[in-house]
Amino acid sequence: MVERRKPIKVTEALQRLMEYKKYGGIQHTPIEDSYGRFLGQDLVADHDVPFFDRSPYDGFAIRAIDTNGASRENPITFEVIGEIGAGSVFTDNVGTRQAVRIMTGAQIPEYCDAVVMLELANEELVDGKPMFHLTRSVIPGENISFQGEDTKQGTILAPKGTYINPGIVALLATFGYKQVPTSSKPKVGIIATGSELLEVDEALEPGKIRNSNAYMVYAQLQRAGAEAIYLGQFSDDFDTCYKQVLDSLSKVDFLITTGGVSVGDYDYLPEIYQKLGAKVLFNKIAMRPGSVTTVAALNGQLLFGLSGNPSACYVGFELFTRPIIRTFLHAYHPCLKKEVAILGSDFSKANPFDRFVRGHLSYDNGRLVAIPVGLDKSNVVSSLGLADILIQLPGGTRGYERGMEVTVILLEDQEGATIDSFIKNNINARKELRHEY
Ligand SMILES: Nc1nc2c(c(=O)[nH]1)N[C@H]1C(S)=C(S)[C@@H](COP(=O)(O)OP(=O)(O)OC[C@H]3O[C@@H](n4cnc5c(N)ncnc54)[C@H](O)[C@@H]3O)O[C@H]1N2
Ligand code: MOO
Ligand SMILES: [Mg+2]
Repeated sequence: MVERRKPIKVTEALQRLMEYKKYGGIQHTPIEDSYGRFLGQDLVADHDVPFFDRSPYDGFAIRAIDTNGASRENPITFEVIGEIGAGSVFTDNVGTRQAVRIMTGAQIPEYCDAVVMLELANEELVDGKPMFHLTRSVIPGENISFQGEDTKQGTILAPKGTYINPGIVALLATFGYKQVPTSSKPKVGIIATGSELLEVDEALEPGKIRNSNAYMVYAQLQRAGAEAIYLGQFSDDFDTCYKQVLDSLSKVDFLITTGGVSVGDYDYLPEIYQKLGAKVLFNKIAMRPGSVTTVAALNGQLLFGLSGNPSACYVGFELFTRPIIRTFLHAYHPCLKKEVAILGSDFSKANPFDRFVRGHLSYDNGRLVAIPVGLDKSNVVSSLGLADILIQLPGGTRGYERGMEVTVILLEDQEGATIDSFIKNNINARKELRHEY
């Protein structure tokens, strides 16, 4: 007798899963390798930026008071007593109507309080001495980048768990982090099951297909921020698969298997969980694709049983594995971000389950437009390369029409969403908001 599974809602599955979340440790990473990782501690400014008053222009540092009354009719002449480029410091006194030639980024001399741009100074050599005439007055503080105007000492610039983008790398360098405290990446093992699987470099044979899931999941793990460990592909043989799963558990923080998770004769994952004594958190979700996505826990360690069907495998990963990985990395927003978009073409397939349709997001006059891409079947692979969103279509409707508002899940976004906002931010299908499009 085939097992009858009772589907649970996506949100329910996510909540059950998140009870098993765990946080990883912290390690030091050379700054050159920090891009794409996550901050392991708050990034706090330990000094003002800039650290000293500096010139934002190439020009002359002067005392503003000396320019009082300057005009076209009454130009005021300054004597240039020195010059500094960025990195140099001028420490001598600067007296009445004296100026220091100063380049962008150089520290303002102690006795000066304004900078005149080179373009406004009429330069002249008088008896071999550099001078310039000024035909307008300046106020104290004019053209000065003040100490701390960029950021003040003590400011939290990015909290622990922040995704390190190139801008964060600039901040890390500014504050002297040659080695960056980063969240340790979870080690996530991948096992592909299926007697039909060929390795990528093998020639096609009748009845066989190349194993695309393992490499797809490998890349999804990298995108999520994990360390992917490919543990191999194995035939649908219970003893082999059981042994591989058992042996792998000690090597990884989380284990992903693909395939063998449904109700077929050679779908051995359910039996493997049973023999291991793992608790199955769910094995049927009211969603398409990915309804067979299964998660089991053994001694607090999570085993993700993703579908063998490529699109189902992909969606199961992004909805369930990703938040667990990002949480391990201390990300405050572990889920993918959702947005509201206008459906760009009809999607008429009715379904009792929520659908996560692969789509592409574009912009039309300031509005987000979501267009389904490729064939919408869970066994297809071709649409995945085109997808940068999943269009979330709640189940229980007769289908969707172009112009309706839909929720989209952004696959390439790094900001993410909290579990709560991911769960709440669902458009009610029955509102059937229609837009001219
Ligand atoms: N009687 C039923 N049959 C099926 C059900 C069901 O509820 N009752 N569910 C269907 C759904 S939905 C899905 S999704 C699949 C899930 O299948 P499994 O997770 O058990 O995966 P397999 O049977 O091993 O393979 C399914 C499919 O995917 C291909 N595959 C497997 N591994 C890979 C890989 N590494 N790379 C590329 N493609 C892979 C495999 O050849 C099969 O075509 O079950 C339905 N059946
Ligand atoms: O789990 Mo299957 O992917 O619903 O299509
Ligand atoms: Mg199967």
